[in-house]
Amino acid sequence: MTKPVGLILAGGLARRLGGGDKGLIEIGGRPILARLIERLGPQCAALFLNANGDASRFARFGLSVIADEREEFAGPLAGVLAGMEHAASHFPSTCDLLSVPADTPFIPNDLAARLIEARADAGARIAVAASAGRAHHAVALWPVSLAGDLRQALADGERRVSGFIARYENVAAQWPTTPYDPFFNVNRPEDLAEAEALAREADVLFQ
Ligand SMILES: Nc1nc2c(ncn2[C@@H]2O[C@H](COP(=O)(O)OP(=O)(O)OP(=O)(O)O)[C@@H](O)[C@H]2O)c(=O)[nH]1
Repeated sequence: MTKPVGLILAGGLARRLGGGDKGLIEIGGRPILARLIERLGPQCAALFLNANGDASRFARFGLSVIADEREEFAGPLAGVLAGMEHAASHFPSTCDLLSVPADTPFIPNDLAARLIEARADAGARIAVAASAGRAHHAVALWPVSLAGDLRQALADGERRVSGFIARYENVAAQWPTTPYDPFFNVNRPEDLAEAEALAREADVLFQ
C-alpha cells in the first residue's frame, strides 16, 4: 500500500468557539494537534499542516505549514487545494492526499488503509470517511491530480466539500461509533466536555 500525503486542515476561523485555533485546544491534557499527529503520522508518507496567519504558533509540532493561496477563508476546499498543490510539487503526481480537520482528536488508526481499500473496491476517485450514517467530507482521500479541477471549481465559486466530491465517482467508508465515534469533532464550547470524557476512553483504548 502506498501511503498518502497527510494534510491537517487548520485553516478555519473557529467562529463557533469564539475564534482561535481548534488544534491548539487541549483535550485530556494534550493539544488536539498532538493527538492527531500521533494517529495520522504513521499512516502517511509525510504530514503537513494547512493553516493561515503566523505559522510560528504551530512551531512546536514540527510540521511544515502550508497556507491557503489567498487568505480569504474560502473554506476547507481552499486548504485541500493548497495541500494537493504542495504534494504534487514534492511527491509523485500519482500520489494521494489524505485530509483530516484539526478538530477531530480521535481519528482511527486504520483511516488511510480503509479509505484506500474502499476506493479501490468501488473503482472510485475519492473516498470519504463516514460514521453513524453521515459522511465527514473533510476526512477524505483525494488524488492530487484533481488540483487543477479544484482550482477551477473554487474560482467558479464552489465552496462545499460535498459539492466538489459529488462531481466524481466517490465512496463512503463507514466506521463503527462504538466504543466512540472516531470522527467526533469539536465545534462548539459544549463539545469540549464531551471531548474530555472521550479522551479518557480513547487514551485507554489507543495503543
Ligand atoms: N484552509 C482552510 N481551512 C478551513 C477554512 N475554513 C474552515 N477550514 C477547515 O475546515 C475544517 C472544517 O471547518 P469548520 O468546522 O466548518 O470551520 P471552522 O473554521 O473550523 O469553525 P467554524 O468557524 O466554527 O465553522 C476545519 O479543519 C477548518 O480548519 C478556510 O477558509 N481555509
